[in-house]
Amino acid sequence: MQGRVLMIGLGLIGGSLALSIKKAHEKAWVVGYDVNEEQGRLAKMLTVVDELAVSIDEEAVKADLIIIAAPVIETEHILHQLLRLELKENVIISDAGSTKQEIVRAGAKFKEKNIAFIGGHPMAGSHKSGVSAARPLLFENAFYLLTPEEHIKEDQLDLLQNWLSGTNARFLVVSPKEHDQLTGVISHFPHIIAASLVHQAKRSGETHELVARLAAGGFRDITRIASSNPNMWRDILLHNKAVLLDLLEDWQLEMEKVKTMLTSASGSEIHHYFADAKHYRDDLPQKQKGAIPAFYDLFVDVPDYPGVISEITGYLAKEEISITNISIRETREDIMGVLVISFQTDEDRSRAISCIKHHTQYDTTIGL
Ligand SMILES: NC(=O)c1ccc[n+]([C@@H]2O[C@H](COP(=O)([O-])OP(=O)(O)OC[C@H]3O[C@@H](n4cnc5c(N)ncnc54)[C@H](O)[C@@H]3O)[C@@H](O)[C@H]2O)c1
Ligand SMILES: O=C(O)C(=O)C[C@]1(C(=O)O)C=C[C@@H](O)C=C1
Repeated sequence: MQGRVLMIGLGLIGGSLALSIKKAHEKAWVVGYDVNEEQGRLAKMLTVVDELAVSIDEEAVKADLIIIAAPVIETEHILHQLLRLELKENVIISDAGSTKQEIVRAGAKFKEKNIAFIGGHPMAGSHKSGVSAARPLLFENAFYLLTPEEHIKEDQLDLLQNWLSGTNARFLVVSPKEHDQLTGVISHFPHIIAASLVHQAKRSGETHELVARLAAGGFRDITRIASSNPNMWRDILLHNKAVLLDLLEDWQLEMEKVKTMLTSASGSEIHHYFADAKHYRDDLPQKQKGAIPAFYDLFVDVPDYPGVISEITGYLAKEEISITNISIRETREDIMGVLVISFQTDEDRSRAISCIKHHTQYDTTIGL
């Protein structure tokens, strides 16, 4: 595809979308805008965008595709700003926000101007923010939810999907209401729970000094998302308030159920509670992002000696296998450790398994 793309908001998501568009459409010219000048400069330096816009107004009127990847309340304001401009007749406008009802309501006014606004939400991400965390394949195999209104024509929807083809995501059309209910359950509410678990541990930590030191394994896994950007989550909660209040009531009932179960100390009931959850969780699709996992993890059992990380990364680098993260978890102090290596694709992880098998005797296990 050819044309000018304006990416508004050059953080994790805007940066990743810009990279995927540049990768798939060599003839496209991607112009970026971010209120935070430093993010803009960094995006240009990392060649995430071809050019920086001085203002939204100046660039939007020339754009063939405009994507807004700012926090959701900012996204509403930007849509109002775009509504005042004389945009190109065939421009497609979309966004990447985590909520859809309020955004689609703001975007509905484009209908009167005969301009296509199609709400969008790539269902993958990270607790990291900023353009330095952006990756062209962040959305590979993830669902990309689209919420076109009825007046949007098939060819306008196709055009947007063509622009976004480099994400390698799987497009799914849902209504804005359905979107906010689904993401409320599987994304927004879990972020509240993760933050509340951290608050609980923090309170305990005030009286038990060991809490923070012992917080490892399970606690770190379940609270990773509590490290996400607070601005982004403030806006999401404000937008999806009604759904989240309902879910909170459900959750309180669920906790009441757990309380009764624990009070009556019924072993078999407790077993069933965990067994049912395990069964459902284990059956969730594994290979698709946006479900579980967000990254492709590989666990390598290694002797805990200095230099083991560089040994493994050396083998991977030799075979040009890129990794997104690496860390070591100690299991038995000074004897064995588990190296946790994250990859961006399943294919990279499979190549890494063969590479490590070829060069070492270390056991590898796939992270579920
Ligand atoms: N982080 C995730 O996992 C994830 C996944 C899918 C969708 N989203 C959604 O994508 C959007 C962006 O999230 P992110 O993770 O990239 O956040 P981010 O913090 O990494 O980036 C957001 C960027 O938007 C910029 N910005 C804020 N207001 C702006 C404005 N008025 N004009 C121009 N730029 C502005 C900020 O300076 C920042 O650089 C949000 O709506 C979020 O809900 C996030
Ligand atoms: O993996 C993470 O850190 C995320 O929180 C990503 C996540 C999610 O909840 O799954 C967060 C918000 C987005 O709207 C979509 C994806």
